[in-house]
Amino acid sequence: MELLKTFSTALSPLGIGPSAVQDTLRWAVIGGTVETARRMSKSAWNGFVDSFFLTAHFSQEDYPYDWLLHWLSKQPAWGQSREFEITTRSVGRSQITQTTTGDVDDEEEDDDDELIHGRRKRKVSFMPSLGTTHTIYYRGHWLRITRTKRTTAWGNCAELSVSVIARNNSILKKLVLEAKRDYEKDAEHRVHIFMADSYGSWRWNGARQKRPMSSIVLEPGVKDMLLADCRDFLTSEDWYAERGIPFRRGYLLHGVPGSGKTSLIHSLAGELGLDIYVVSLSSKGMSDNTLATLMGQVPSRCILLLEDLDAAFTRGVSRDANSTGSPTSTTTTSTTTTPKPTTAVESDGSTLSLSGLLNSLDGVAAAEGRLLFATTNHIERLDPALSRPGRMDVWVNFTNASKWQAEGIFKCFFPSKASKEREAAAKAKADAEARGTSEVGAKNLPGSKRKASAHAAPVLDEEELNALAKRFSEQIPDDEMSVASLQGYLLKNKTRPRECVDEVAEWIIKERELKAKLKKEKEEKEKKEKEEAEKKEKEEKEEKEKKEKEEKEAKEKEEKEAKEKEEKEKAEKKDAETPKALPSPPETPGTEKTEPVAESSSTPEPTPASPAATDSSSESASESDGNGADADTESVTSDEDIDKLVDAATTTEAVPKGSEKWVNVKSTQTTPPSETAQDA
Ligand SMILES: Nc1ncnc2c1ncn2[C@@H]1O[C@H](COP(=O)(O)OP(=O)(O)OP(=O)(O)O)[C@@H](O)[C@H]1O
Repeated sequence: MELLKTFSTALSPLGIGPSAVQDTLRWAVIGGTVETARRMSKSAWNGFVDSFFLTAHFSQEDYPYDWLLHWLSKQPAWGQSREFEITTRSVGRSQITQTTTGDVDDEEEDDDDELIHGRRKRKVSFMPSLGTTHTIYYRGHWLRITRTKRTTAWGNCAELSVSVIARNNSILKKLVLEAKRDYEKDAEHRVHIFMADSYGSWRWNGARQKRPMSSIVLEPGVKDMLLADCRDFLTSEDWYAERGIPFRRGYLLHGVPGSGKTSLIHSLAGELGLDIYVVSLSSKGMSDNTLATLMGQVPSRCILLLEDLDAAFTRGVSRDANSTGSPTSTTTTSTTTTPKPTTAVESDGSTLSLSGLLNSLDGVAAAEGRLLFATTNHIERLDPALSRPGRMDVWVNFTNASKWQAEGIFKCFFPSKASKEREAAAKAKADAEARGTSEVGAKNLPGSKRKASAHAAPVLDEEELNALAKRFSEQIPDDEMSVASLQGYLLKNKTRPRECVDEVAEWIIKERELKAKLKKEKEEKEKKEKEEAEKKEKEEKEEKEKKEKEEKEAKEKEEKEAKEKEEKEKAEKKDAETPKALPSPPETPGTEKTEPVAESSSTPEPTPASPAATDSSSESASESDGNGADADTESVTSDEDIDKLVDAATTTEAVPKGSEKWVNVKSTQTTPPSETAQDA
C-alpha cells in the first residue's frame, strides 16, 4: 500500500489520480491472470491430446494424402468449414480429387467445358484453410483433422494430421482403407505416370485418362497378342517361382517414329490397371547408382518404361563396339539372338554404363513382377546383351502406316450412327454406376460431367463411313506415311470427312515435297557441318604439327648446346689433367728432318726453371688455341702458328739465336721436363 501511495504521489503532478493508477493496475493483474490461465489450459489440453489421442500424419508426397483428401471432400463437415481459401488448384494427384468444400460455379456447371478466348474456363473451388482444425464424426469416433504446410528441400509440402481418442489405431486403419477404396474406385479410369529424377526418386507426373485399346490401330493380332501375354505373365507368379525363373518380362517395341509405340504402352497400362514408371536413360545426371536406386523403388506390379533405349548409348557406352543387335525376326516373340561374350565397361557409378543398366534391370535389387517396356527407333544400335531373351522377351516392330491402318484410323476419327449409339449407351451406363455411389463422388467421376463433343462433325451412316474409309486408304501409299502424320491430317479435317478424302492425294504430294525439302535441308546442313568439322580438324592438325615442329627444333637446339657445353667441359678437364704439350710441326715436303735437341750439342741445357716454363707454355698454348676442344683436334700447320707456340713454350727461357725453332718444339714434345731436368 505504501508503495502504491508513493507511486500515486509521484504521478499526481501529471494529473493522474491514485484511483486511476489503482484501476490500471487492477486490470493489468486481471489480464495477466486470464492469459496465464489460457496458456495453462492450452498446454493442459495439448498434454491431454498427446496422451489420449492417436495421431496419424499424411504427407502430400505420398498417396494416402490423396486418398484422405478425396475422402474428406465427400464429408459434409469438411464442406462446412468457416475458414477457407479459394483456389483453382483443387485437383489432386489423380486429377479426380476435389479437395473442396464446394465449387464456386456449381450453378453454372453446364458451362464447365466452355472455352473462353481459346482457354478452358478455370474451376474455382473452396478449400479449408491451412492450420484450421475440423472435427468429423466417423464410426462412433470424433476425428480432429488439421491441414498444415511444411517446407522441404523440394518446396512446400502440405500435410494432414488426423487425431482420434481411441484405445488402438484400428479406427485409423479403417479410415485409411475406406479412403483408399473410395479413391481407387474413382481413379480407375486413369493411368498414373511417375518420372525418374536425377536424385534417384520417382516423381508423380500426372494421371492420364485411359486410352481405349480400340483407338490404337495396329496390324491384326498384335494388340491382342501383347495384352494376352501381359495378362498371362501377371497371373503366373507361382509358375515362375516353381521354375526358379525371375518373375520379370520385357517387351521391346521398335520401329519408325510416330507409329504408336508409346500410345500402345499407355493403352495397355490402362487396360491392365497398372501405373507407368518412366526412365529417360539419356537424361542429365542419370548414372549407374541413380538407376540402381530407382529400380529398387519400383513397385512390384507396374509398367517400367525405358524410352528411346538407344539414346542412352549414343554417348558411346557399349559392351561391344561391333555389335549390331539386329533382330533375326520381327513382330515375333522370344527371339533367339545370342549375345556375344563381351566385357563390361567399367564404371565408377557416376555415369551410366551398359553393365550398370543390365545390373539394374535384372540384378538382385530389381523389382519382381514388373513389365519392362523399352522403345527405340534404332534397334540396330542396341547391344545384343540388352535385347536378349530374358531381358526383352517379346519384340514388336512398328512400321509406317499400311493401307489397313489408314482405313482403321479414318474410322476411329469419324463417328458413324452406330458408334454414336454405342457411345451413348456406355455413357448412360457410367452415369448409372455413378448414381450408385455417393452424390459427391458421382460428381467427381470422369465422364460424368462430360458433354457431347463440341466439334460438329457430320454423323455418317455406317455404309458411307466404310466407303469413305476405303477410298481414303486406297490413296495412302503403303509404308510411307507415319500413323502420326495421318492423324495430323485427319485432325485438321475433323469436321470434313468427305472433303478430307477428296483432298488426301493433294496432301500426299505436299507431304512428299515437304519431306524432300526437309531431307535436302538436312543433307545440306549435314554437309556444311561435315565441311566445317573437316576444316576445323585440318586447322587443328596443322596447328599441332607446327607446335610439334617448334618443340622438336627447340629440343634439338637444347641438345646441341648441352653437347657443346659437355665437350667444352671435357676438354677443359683434360687440359687441366694432362701434361701440357705442344703440337708437332707439320712435316713440310722437301724440308730436312730436324734432329732431337738431346742429340744436338748446340742446344742449351734445360734449366731448373723448365717446369715453370712448361707451365707457362701450357697456359700460352691454351690461350692461343682459344678453346680446349679445338686444341685437341686441330693441328698447327702454319709457320705463324708454330712460331706462336714456340714463343709460348719459351717465354722465360730464351731460345738461343740461330737455333732451329723446330728443335725446341721437338725437344719439348719428346722429352718431358722432368726427364730433361734429371738428365741435367
Ligand atoms: N498405330 C497407331 N494407332 C493410333 N494412333 C497412333 C498410332 N501410331 C501413332 N499414333 C498417334 O500418333 C501420335 C504419336 O504416337 P506415339 O507417340 O505413340 O508414337 P511413337 O512410336 O511412340 O513415336 P516415337 O518413337 O517418336 O516416340 C499419338 O498421338 C498417337 O495417337
